[in-house]
Amino acid sequence: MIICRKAKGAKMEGKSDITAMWIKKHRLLYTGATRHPFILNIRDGSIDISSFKRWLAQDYLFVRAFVPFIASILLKAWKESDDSSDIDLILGGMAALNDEIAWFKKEALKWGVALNSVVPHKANVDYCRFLESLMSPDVEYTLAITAFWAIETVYQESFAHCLEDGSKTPEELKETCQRWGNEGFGQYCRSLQNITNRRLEKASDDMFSKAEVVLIRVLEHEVEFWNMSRGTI
Ligand SMILES: Cc1ncc(CN)c(N)n1
Repeated sequence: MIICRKAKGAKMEGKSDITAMWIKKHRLLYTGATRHPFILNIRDGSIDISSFKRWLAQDYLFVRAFVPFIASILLKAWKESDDSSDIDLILGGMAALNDEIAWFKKEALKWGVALNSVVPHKANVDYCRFLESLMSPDVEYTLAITAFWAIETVYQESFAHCLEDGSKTPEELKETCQRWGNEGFGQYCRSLQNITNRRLEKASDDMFSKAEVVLIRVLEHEVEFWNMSRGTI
């Protein structure tokens, strides 16, 4: 079900929080992506380490594909954004990936995962293809930034859940959870959300509908990525 234009003017949280409204509307799928059994198993300490290693190897490949995706958003922001501070935020996100890739290599050594021989799983290939489709110069900044915000937010909400009071996350996995679950990353996601909301406020009906579909696709891909990590597909 695609949101109708009328809902865009409907009562919203804060000033004009379209993204929050979409999260509510797609609550089931959103919860599926941010409270997936893979994450719940980290949180309750029952995670199978082979699942964690599978996730680590596959996510390393995903993050490598994420670099050109963010580069393409930087280019779109430069051409299309009405606010030059967008570039600063996106550039910061891209720079952080350098550290993130180094972290994956260090973590892989720790867990005995050979990153140079990882074969991408179908769920990963499909997700990276989706990213690639958004890299096309024909795809508008509004759509790409919607995807970017949603992708980062799923990880933030998922891993932050593993650090909340009452969680039994194993000590050796806490660093992983901190990487995306920390407050600084949360603030970064909120800044991405603000840009997305600002763009959606000004979007045409057509763009608005397309952006909602992008959000749904991201959530579906994230669920598939967790399923793959658990070894259930
Ligand atoms: C699959 C996936 N989604 C999101 C992220 C966070 N950048 C990630 N590393 N991997």
